[in-house]
Amino acid sequence: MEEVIRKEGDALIVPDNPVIPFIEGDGTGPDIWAAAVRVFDAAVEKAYGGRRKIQWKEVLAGEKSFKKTGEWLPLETEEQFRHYLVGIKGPLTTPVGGGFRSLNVALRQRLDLYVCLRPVAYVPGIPSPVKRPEDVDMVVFRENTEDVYAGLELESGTADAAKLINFLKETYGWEIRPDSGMGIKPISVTGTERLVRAAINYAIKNNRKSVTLVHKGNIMKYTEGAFRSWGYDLAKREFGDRIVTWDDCGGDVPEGKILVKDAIADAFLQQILTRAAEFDVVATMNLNGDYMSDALAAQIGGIGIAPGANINYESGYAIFEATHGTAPKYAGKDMVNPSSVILSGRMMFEYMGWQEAADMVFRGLKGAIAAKTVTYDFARLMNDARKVSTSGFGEAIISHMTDQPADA
Ligand SMILES: NC(=O)C1=CN([C@@H]2O[C@H](COP(=O)(O)OP(=O)(O)OC[C@H]3O[C@@H](n4cnc5c(N)ncnc54)[C@H](OP(=O)(O)O)[C@@H]3O)[C@@H](O)[C@H]2O)C=CC1
Ligand SMILES: O=C(O)CCC(=O)C(=O)O
Ligand SMILES: [Mg+2]
Repeated sequence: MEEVIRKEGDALIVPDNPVIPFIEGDGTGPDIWAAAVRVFDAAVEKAYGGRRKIQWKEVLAGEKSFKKTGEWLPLETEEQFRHYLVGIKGPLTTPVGGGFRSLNVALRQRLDLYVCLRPVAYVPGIPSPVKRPEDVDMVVFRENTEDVYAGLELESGTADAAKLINFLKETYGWEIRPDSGMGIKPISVTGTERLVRAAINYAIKNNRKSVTLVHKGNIMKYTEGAFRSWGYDLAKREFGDRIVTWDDCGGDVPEGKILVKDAIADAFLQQILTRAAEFDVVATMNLNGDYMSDALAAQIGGIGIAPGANINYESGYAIFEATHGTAPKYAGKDMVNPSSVILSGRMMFEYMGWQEAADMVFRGLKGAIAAKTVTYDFARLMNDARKVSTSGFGEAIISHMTDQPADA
C-alpha cells in the first residue's frame, strides 16, 4: 500500500515506507543522484535495520522530461510533490538571456516554498581558501518567491518595454533609456514577514545566537530598506520577549536572548570573510541569498558540499536540493562531488524526524573526508588525497557509516 507523508496541525506524520518523489536533474544530476540514492538507502537500512525504507518515485522535469513528454515541467510533477509533501531534486538547466524561465524557481513559486534554507558549516578535513573555515557556521534563510526572481521582465526593443517606459515617464517623470530591458523587483510585507518569522523561529529552536537581516536598503529604500524595517518590526512585535536589537543592548546580549541585527549586503560580503564567527542565522531576499550562499559555500570548500531545502512551514511542502547547478562540463563523467545532494538528503531526513538516518549520512561523509577519500574538487586542493569518482565517493561514505555518534 502506498504510504504518504502528511501534515496534521504542526506535526509531520511520516510512515515507515514513505513514497518520496525525486527529480534526477540535468547535466551532472544523474551521476549525483545514482550515488546519493545508494547513500540514502544504506543510511536508512543501517539506522533502522529494515524497519524503514523509502519508496523512491521518479518525477519528470528538465531535459529528460522534455524528451519524454514535450514539457519542461509537467503539471503532474508539481502535483506529485504536493501529494507526497516531501521530495528531493537534482539541478535543472536554465538558459541564459532567453528561452524558458527557471524550472527551479517555478517549482518554488508554484508550491509557495517561501524559505530557501541553506546551512553552511565546515566539515573538518575539507580544503578551504580561508584561514579559519571553522568560523563559518551560518544558516541562510533566503526568500524564495519574490524579488527580481519573480520573472517580471520585458525585453529591450519590444513594444511592451516601450509601453512601460512611456508609462513610467508620463506617470512619474522617470527618464529611462528607450533601449532598456525592464525588470520588476517586488518585495512585500507578506513575503518579508513570513521569511523573517521562519528565521527567528529557527534561531530559537536551534539555540542560535543572532539573526542578521542582510539588505542593500541604503540604495533600494522601498524594497531592501523596507525588508529591513519590516523585519525589525516583526521581530519586536512577535518575538519581543526572545530577542534584542543592537539599539537595545549595544551588542551586549543578555543571556538567553537572540540578537536581531542587520548588515548592508556589500559590507556583509567582506565581513563573512574577515569576521565569519559574528554571523549565525541570516535572513535575506532572493538575489542576495543566491549570491551569498555560493560565496559562503566557497569558504567551506565549495558548492559541491553546500546543501539546501525549499520549504513552506505552514503547508509542510518541502523540496530538498543542492546549492549548485548542473555543472554541464562534467555531465556523464562520474566525477563531481555528490555531497551537496547527499547533505540535502540529510536535511530531508531531519525534516522527516529520521534523525538516526540523518546522523548516519553525516557520519559516513565525515569519515570519508577524514580518510582523505574525496572527489576532484577537494583532491585538487589537497596534497595527499585519494581522488575518487562520484560513485566512488558514495561508496566511501557508505563504508564509513558506523554506529558511532555523529560528533564522535
Ligand atoms: N537549483 C538548481 O537547479 C540550479 C541550477 N543552476 C543551473 O545550472 C546551470 C549551470 O550553472 P553554473 O553557473 O555553471 O553553475 P554550477 O553550479 O552548475 O557550476 C559552477 C561550477 O561549480 C562547481 N561545481 C558545481 N557543482 C559541483 C559539484 N557537484 N561538485 C564539484 N564542483 C561543482 C564546478 O566548478 P569547477 O569548474 O571549478 O570544478 C562548476 O564548474 C545553469 O543552467 C544554471 O541556471 C544553477 C544553480 C542552481
Ligand atoms: O534556477 C536556476 O537555474 C538557478 C537558481 C540558483 O542559482 C539558486 O537557486 O541558487
Ligand atoms: Mg545559485
